Order: sequence, then C-alpha cells, then structure tokens
Amino acid sequence: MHIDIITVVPGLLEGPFSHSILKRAEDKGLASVKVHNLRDYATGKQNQVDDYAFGGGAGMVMMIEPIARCIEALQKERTYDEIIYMTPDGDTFDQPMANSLSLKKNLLILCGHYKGVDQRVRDKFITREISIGDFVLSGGELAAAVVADAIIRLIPGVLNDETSALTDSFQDGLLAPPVYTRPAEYEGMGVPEVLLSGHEAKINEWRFEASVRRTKEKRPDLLEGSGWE
Ligand SMILES: C[S@@+](CC[C@H](N)C(=O)[O-])C[C@H]1O[C@@H](n2cnc3c(N)ncnc32)[C@H](O)[C@@H]1O
Repeated sequence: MHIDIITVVPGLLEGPFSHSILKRAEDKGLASVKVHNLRDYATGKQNQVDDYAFGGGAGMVMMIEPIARCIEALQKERTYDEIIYMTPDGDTFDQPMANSLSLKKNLLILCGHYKGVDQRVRDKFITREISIGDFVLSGGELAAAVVADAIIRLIPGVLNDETSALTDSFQDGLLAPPVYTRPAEYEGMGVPEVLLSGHEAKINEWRFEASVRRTKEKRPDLLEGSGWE
C-alpha cells in the first residue's frame, strides 16, 4: 500500500511514520507513506496557500489552485483508490472503515488547516471525507496519522503475529478482554487463575466472556442486535 499525504505542516508528520510498527511496515516494503508540502505547489513570492473567505468572517481558507496542482501532479504518478479529505464533518472513522481501507493499494489524504479547504476542492477531487471524532483539531495532520496507523497495522505481515489485530477491540464487535503479564502477583493483586493454567480452550472461553462483560459495561451499544446482550 502507498499513502500520499498533502499538508502545509509536513513537520507534524515526521514523527509518526519513523517509529515502531509504521516504520517496520516501511522497512518490510509492505507500506510506504510520502508527505507532500503543499507550499511546493504554491505560486507567488509568499508561497501563498490560503486567502480570506468570501463573505468575510474570521479565518483563512485553503485555496484550490495549489491543492489542484498538487493532486494533479500526484495523479500523474498513480491512480488513487480514494482521495480522502480529513474533516470534522466527514464520516466518523471506525474499525470497519479501517479494515476496508487497508485493502486499498493507493490512498491520497488531504489535510486541511485554518477554516478548511475551498468547497470546490471537495466537489472536484475528494472521494471520501473522514472525521476522527466530534471535536475540532487545528489541522488534519494528526487525524491523517491516526487513520494511516489504523490502516497500516492491518496489512498482513505488518504485525509480527498476524492474529493480533484480529483479537483487538471492535474486530468482532466486542471490546478486547483484560490482559496481564509478569509478575503473576503484584502487591497482592493476582491474575485470573485460568490465564496461568495453560488450558487453551478454557482461556479462550474466559477471554470471550470477559470481552462480552467489558463490552456490556463500557459500550453496550456495540451489543445491540448481536445476541450477546
Ligand atoms: C480548524 S479545522 C477546520 C474546521 C472547520 N472550520 C469546521 O468547523 O468544520 C482545520 C482542519 O483540521 C482538520 N480537522 C479538524 N478536526 C478534525 C477531525 N475531527 N477529524 C478530521 N480532521 C479534522 C481538517 O482537515 C480541517 O480542515
């Protein structure tokens, strides 16, 4: 998978992709992420990428011309399965969306800033609009990093144990069960006996029941219609 990200603050995306699982995915050749500085596509002395909003009001708006130049240049190199705009009014990102995006080959993610992008960018180029929740960030970069992380870790081979992602919260409509590691006792706090038993079937049964219990407590909405309520 290849992900191109367009931003006016490329520095914000330097960290997330140079560590841990995302870095490993790049090193293994399973995913690549390239960050493009929108200012490289601006014209004029100031490398202007934003301007006042028509109709007045506070906040600048990202102009269509630099974005169009950037997207069109990238489209000459590859065909995108989706051109995504990160925006608080988009579809709320969730695990099923991450699963479906992880199957794509080429994604382009546009990060907004200021008041967002000129609506005509959205009308002309964007195939999918994604929000990471009902709150407003200063820019789309951190949201794009969240989406890219959630997608890339699902690509087969990225995680050392491929079954790991399958047992995470939301994959089967449940929250993940509690997990424990050494020491088996800490300041009088133990570990459920069954997890130390080595009995795989019993451990799986305990984990499933603990998942259902935790989901009932914390996210009963996930259980609606599942038969596990
Ligand atoms: C300050 S916000 C603009 C908010 C916009 N005026 C609104 O009220 O919907 C600047 C940029 O941050 C990004 N952003 C902010 N909140 C986000 C969220 N919850 N999910 C995804 N992107 C977000 C978007 O790219 C947006 O264009």
